[in-house]
Amino acid sequence: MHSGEMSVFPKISLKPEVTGYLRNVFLNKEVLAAVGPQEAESRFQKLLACLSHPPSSTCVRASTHLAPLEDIRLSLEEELKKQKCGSSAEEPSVQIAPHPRITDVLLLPVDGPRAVERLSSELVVDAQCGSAVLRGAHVFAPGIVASPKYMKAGDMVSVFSDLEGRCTRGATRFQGNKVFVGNGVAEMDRSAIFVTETPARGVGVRMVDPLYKSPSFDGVLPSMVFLQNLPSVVVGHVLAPQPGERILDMCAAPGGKTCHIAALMGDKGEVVALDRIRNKIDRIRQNAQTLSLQSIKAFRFNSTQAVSDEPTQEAEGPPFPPESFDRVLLDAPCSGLGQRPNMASTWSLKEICSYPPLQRKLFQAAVRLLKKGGVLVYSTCTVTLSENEEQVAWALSTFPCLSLQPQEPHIGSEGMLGAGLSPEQLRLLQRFSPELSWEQTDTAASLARRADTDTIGFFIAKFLKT
Ligand SMILES: C[S@@+](CC[C@H](N)C(=O)[O-])C[C@H]1O[C@@H](n2cnc3c(N)ncnc32)[C@H](O)[C@@H]1O
Repeated sequence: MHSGEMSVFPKISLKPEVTGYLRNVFLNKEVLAAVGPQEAESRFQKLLACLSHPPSSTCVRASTHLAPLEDIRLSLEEELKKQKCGSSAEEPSVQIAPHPRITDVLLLPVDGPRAVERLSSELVVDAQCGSAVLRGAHVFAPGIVASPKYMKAGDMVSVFSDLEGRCTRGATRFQGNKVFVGNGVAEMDRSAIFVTETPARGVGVRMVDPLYKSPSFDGVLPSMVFLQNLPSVVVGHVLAPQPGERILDMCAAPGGKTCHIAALMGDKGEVVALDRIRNKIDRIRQNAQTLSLQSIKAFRFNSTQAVSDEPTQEAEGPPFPPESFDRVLLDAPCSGLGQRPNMASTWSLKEICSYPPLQRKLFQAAVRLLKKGGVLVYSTCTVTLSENEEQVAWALSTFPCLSLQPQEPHIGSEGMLGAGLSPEQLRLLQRFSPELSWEQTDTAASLARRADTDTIGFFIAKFLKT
């Protein structure tokens, strides 16, 4: 990718109070003392720029509990070739590379931004759908908010993402803040999308000329590959569950990490998955079934209350007595500010600041549920200090039984300055910081190198309870 092309989209749009807050985080005293005001400001601006763009590679986790990685890689290549047969242009086949260090990861380059011409017919999708399209998805009908008045199946349309959620559902045009994400062919008439009693389902527009091209994984080898951001796969390896152990995943839905944990254990042992939201529990069960994993037990439960000193009647479900688990994963609910691409967030500062207290309640339960000698992994997909390094500092001072542990693999950067942690402690943390490599003109960098650095923003800490 060329540096000139890096910023096709404007920087992420946030409420001014949120931008101000984040700026104070990235230009905090410790950072300023270490790198100076110019570098700190530059990192912050790069963060805002890279968040609105998709990462330059796609990561899939392969079901190496079912087949060898190379077999899965070859099958995937075959499947993606078939996808190509439908498209007109003679293109080279997709390059799929195993990750050099992570034994169950396959990487695919994203081709973009590409030069795509806009058409006069405009279709508008909501921001969530727009982000999915930028990561290789087709447009699903529920994401469509506006379409040309006389749109028929088979028509070519230009697809735009409605950044601020301002477009009225069922509109025929939209003049507000939108960005172009590529061209596609409508699979449905307009009436099938908006004039129906039951909401339309399935693919509404098949993307044929997306701004960022990456294979669509919808329905592709569902038992063999699972789309997952690289840092999320790293979490499973850092937790390092062993066959036969009893593991707790406290905030588990939709179960990406739960399934990875069970797979790493060769499906031997028990993985208890909790989530507060009932219909999300079905997603965990579906994913476990698709990936042929039997060792996962999913329950709807508020994990802040998952520990109980009273002996319970129910043998296997929550709440659990203290010291019930060999390892605990707390993939905490968070402000999600590391997600990419994210062009606009309407969140208030109050919403963002509501997470640390909840994370601490969950953390307290996690520590109690963990056996002595057990491992606790805490992770978030956000970039604030208050949800990451400051939580680690709080945990270390609140629970003398906890000590920070080295992580394997460690491919992100170290923890960020600003929470009073020592250099040794920061080195034990893993922060994926896409802003640190953003706009490098290094077009020749290998796929793996780009995949390791051009990620979503993410944070991982590993503790041992003694
Ligand atoms: C970051 S997501 C988890 C993603 C998941 N670990 C994965 O890899 O697929 C956080 C989850 O925490 C759940 N959650 C929030 N508060 C909770 C609570 N008090 N108890 C249990 N789950 C909670 C949310 O419903 C959400 O599904």
